[in-house]
Amino acid sequence: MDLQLIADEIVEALEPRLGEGKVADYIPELARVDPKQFGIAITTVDGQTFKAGDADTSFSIQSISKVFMLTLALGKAGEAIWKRVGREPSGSSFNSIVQLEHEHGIPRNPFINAGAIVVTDMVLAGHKPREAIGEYLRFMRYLADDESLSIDEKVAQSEQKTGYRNFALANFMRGFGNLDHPVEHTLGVYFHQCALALSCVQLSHAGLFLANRGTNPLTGFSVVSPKRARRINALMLMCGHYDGSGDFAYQVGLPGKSGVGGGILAVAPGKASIAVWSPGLNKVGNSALGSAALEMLATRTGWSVFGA
Ligand SMILES: NC(=O)CC[C@H](N)C(=O)O
Repeated sequence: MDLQLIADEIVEALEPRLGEGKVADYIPELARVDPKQFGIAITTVDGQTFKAGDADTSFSIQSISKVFMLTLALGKAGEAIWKRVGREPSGSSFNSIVQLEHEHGIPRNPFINAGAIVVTDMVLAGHKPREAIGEYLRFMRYLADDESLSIDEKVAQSEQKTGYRNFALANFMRGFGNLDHPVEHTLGVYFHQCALALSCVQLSHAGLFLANRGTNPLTGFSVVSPKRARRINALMLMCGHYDGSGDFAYQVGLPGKSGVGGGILAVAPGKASIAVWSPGLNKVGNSALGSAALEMLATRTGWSVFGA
């Protein structure tokens, strides 16, 4: 299978559609990004990277960071984290507050904002916010095997100033006793984790351990056990695209996690880690062209967790 040809053909097919969707404008810094960009990087478990389009351009990973913070929290607190956050799809938008009241401040899953904020609160335990951000950045550099990764402070500040809904979610959960730290501290870390800037190539490297039974084949580092990698993939499949998760499973058939920066990380277990990026979002906040690209990739490669 010629993955370079497939990547090139996807870029070519999407060229006329560049600019489709709507850039996330509730975070002012993200509203400034040129929507007419698309990149794809496929890194296989044997260590080869195939890329096309704007695959080396950095973008804000936003909610894709929730996968990596979950990995850190599981390493720190193990299965005890499930006392504070569920593992069920939400069927609601990523920043919804409605279920939280019925479910007494326990978010449905770690990939909606409320759940991710709780996960960040767990990673913060025993640290100052600055230290937790440092731990996250070190972890990401280790995963991607790239010391140049950095957090875009402007994006973090932009969200800090305008993240009213996240403040509402965090305060609500603190009211239910499901947040251990001051809201400003937990959200300070959360906004910084979201503001990490990565290219498709770097993101496909960082996610590769999930495609390779928990070990990054580029470095040989064992990140998590095979069982944990499988479980993180299960959560990505069920919850990684919010209320678009069912549709993503139907169209693409791979575990994936999206972010409002327009990136998507998809995992083809035993085969590859795939990162796509295009800033325009569909109605549920997932990259419009990114989703289309992964659908084409799944069709062309036959990669699907549901059978070829
Ligand atoms: N879906 C997303 O990427 C949301 C992340 C964003 N930082 C927010 O909290 O609103």
